[in-house]
Amino acid sequence: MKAAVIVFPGSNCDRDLACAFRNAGLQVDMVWHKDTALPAGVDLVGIPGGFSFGDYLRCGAIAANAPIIGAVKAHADRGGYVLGVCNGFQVLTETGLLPGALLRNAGLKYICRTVGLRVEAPSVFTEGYEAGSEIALPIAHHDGNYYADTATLDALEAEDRVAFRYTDNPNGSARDIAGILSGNRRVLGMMPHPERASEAAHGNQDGARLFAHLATALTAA
Ligand SMILES: N[C@@H](CCC(=O)O)C(=O)O
Repeated sequence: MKAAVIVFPGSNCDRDLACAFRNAGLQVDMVWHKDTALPAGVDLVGIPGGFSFGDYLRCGAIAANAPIIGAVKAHADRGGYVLGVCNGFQVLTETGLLPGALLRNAGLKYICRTVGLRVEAPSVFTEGYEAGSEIALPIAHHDGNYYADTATLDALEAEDRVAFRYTDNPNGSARDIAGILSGNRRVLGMMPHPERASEAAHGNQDGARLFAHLATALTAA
C-alpha cells in the first residue's frame, strides 16, 4: 500500500510522519507542494505538522492554496484516505476538506506537552483502539483551538465524526474536540501528533496503533 507525504516550506514533521507510515509497512513517497499530481497508485495522503509558510496569514491558509492541493482534493473526492496532523489539520480545514477552523489557543500560549485523549468515532484511523479508550499523545501548537458553529458541531456529533476528544481540554477547543473525520470517514484531521508517540525511543507508543491499524486496513481494502 502506498502513501504520499506532502512537504511544504516550513513542514517539520514530514519525515516523522513518513517514518511512522514506513514502520507500519506502507511504501512512502515525499511530494513537494509545487507538484500538481500525486504519484500513481497512492492510497493515503499524509499532511504533516509544522509551520507551513511560516504560519503567515493563518496557519495552513497558504498551504491550502498550493499547487498540489488540487490533486489532494481529487484524491479525497475519489474516496482516498487523508491524514492531516496538527498543521495538516489546519491545512485540511483551510481547504474545506474538513469543517471548522483552528483558532489561537484560548490561553494565547504555545502548548507543548502530552495530553489525554478519548478515542471515539469508528474509522480506519481509530479502530486500532477500543472505542472509548483513553490514550496519551503529544501536542505542540499555538493554533489548536477547534471552532465550528453550533450547527456544524451538532452535525459532527450526530454523525459520530469526532475521532478524538481531549480528556482535559488544553486549548479551548469546542466540545473538547481534538480530531474530526470527513463525512465518508476517510479524511482525518487531528491536532495531537501520533507520529511522535510511535516508537520505543519516544517513550510513548500510543500513536503506533493508529498507523498499524491504518496499514492493515488499507492492505485489506
Ligand atoms: N502551525 C502549528 C504548528 C504545530 C505543528 O504542526 O506541529 C501551530 O499552530 O502552532
